[in-house]
Amino acid sequence: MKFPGQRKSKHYFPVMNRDPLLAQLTIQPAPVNTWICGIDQTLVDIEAQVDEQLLADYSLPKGNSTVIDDTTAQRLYQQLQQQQLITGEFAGGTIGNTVHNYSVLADDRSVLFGVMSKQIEVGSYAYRYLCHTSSKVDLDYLQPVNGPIGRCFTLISAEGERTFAISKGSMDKLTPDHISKPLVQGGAALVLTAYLMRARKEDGIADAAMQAIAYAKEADVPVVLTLGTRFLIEEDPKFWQNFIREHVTVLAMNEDEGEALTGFDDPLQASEKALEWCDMVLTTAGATGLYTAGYAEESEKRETAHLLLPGSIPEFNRYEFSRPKRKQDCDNPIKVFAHISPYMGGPEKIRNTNGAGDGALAALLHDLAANNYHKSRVPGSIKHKRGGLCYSSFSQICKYANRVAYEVLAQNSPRLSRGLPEREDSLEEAYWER
Ligand SMILES: Nc1ncnc2c1ncn2[C@@H]1O[C@H](COP(=O)(O)OP(=O)(O)OP(=O)(O)O)[C@@H](O)[C@H]1O
Ligand SMILES: O=c1[nH]cnc2c1ncn2[C@@H]1O[C@H](CO)[C@@H](O)[C@H]1O
Repeated sequence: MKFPGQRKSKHYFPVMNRDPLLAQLTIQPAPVNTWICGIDQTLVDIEAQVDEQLLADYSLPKGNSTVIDDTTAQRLYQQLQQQQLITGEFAGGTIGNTVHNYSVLADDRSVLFGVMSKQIEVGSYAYRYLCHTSSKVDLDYLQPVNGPIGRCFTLISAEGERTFAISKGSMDKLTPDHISKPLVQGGAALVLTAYLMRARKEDGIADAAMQAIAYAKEADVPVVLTLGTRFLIEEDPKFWQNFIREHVTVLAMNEDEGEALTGFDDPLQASEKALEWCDMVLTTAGATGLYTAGYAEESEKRETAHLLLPGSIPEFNRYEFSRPKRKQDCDNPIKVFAHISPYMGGPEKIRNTNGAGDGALAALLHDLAANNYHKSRVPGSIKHKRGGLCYSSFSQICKYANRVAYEVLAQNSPRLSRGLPEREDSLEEAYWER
């Protein structure tokens, strides 16, 4: 497990700093394995640059993720190929991206539940998916299926907005018996997407997700949900509010999904509203940056050294140096909020923002898993005296999530091809000290 984010050396995990001679006198704790689990619809992204007319021709609402039938998929693929509009093919899926990015950042294990074609030819989509997934993502538990994995036509409009058309193949065929109870219950978190719930009942993946949630809740493993697209939430906000209230510890959304869920277009108000149903919220807001929101114990709150920010909740970031805690673990819970503007104002040129939100969530998951790791290695640490959901403060998590989102934007792919630099070699190293 690597340390989440850049820090001054005093903040590094103390667990490696053992004197080689003194170490002989102490009993070394057994190595701790830390991992997170995710469930996804196995998808390859086929990215293409398109105009408005193409979206209209295929009745694809801009910004949405629409499931299309095989004939339409065939027609769309042919048109994209003939007009030479395809710019890249990547492994995708919102949770696939998230666990891959987690494994790259943490340099540690994640487990992905989903399907994989039984027969794989070199060059096929299934082959590409496997090739483009970090070797630290454990794919041993994928359920073998007879058909192809899914394809996600990722259609980028001139201004960078992405619209998804999903040709689902066998991506929804995951069944509950392929969810490993010990893996889910031993994990630091279970991460899911709202997309799973739109699968047809007879296809299995929604039931598999519910089974995994039941295992996680039984063992008190945090359930992390990312909302996917506002269109899905708009269809039935009440359903999602109840779903979050019943099952979710940490919610990740963008400002549009936040509005669909809560009715507030202001990301801060949406985050506050969502705290009625869950313990922590990550709300990304494109060029406005991102917010974290959650609970801290009144007696442990820590005041920020940063400028107090104006907003719908005045000076909302006052206690952003506090560490997130589940509401139920606080005697006197207070709500805490933090915000950060895009790292270095964002990359100079953004081709599209696909996957930036997934990157931000991977950073949060890394911080959460690092807390588990640290707790097992240094149980006596003052950090763990009164519990806590994450290793770092709301403010540090904002910085880290933001930094990772920048990297996804700069790399032009929803999946990181490398971790963050060990040292920021630009003057922005100061960013981590601010
Ligand atoms: N135009 C931009 N300029 C600078 N930074 C940006 C821009 N768009 C996104 N970002 C960064 O990326 C983060 C996530 O972006 P965004 O809110 O677009 O995620 P998203 O809509 O969830 O994306 P996706 O669903 O494609 O993963 C933002 O919080 C911000 O840090
Ligand atoms: O229905 C879906 N299920 C799972 N993932 C999806 C779906 N639609 C789009 N994406 C995925 O979202 C990622 C960006 O966040 C893309 O990589 C795309 O593959």
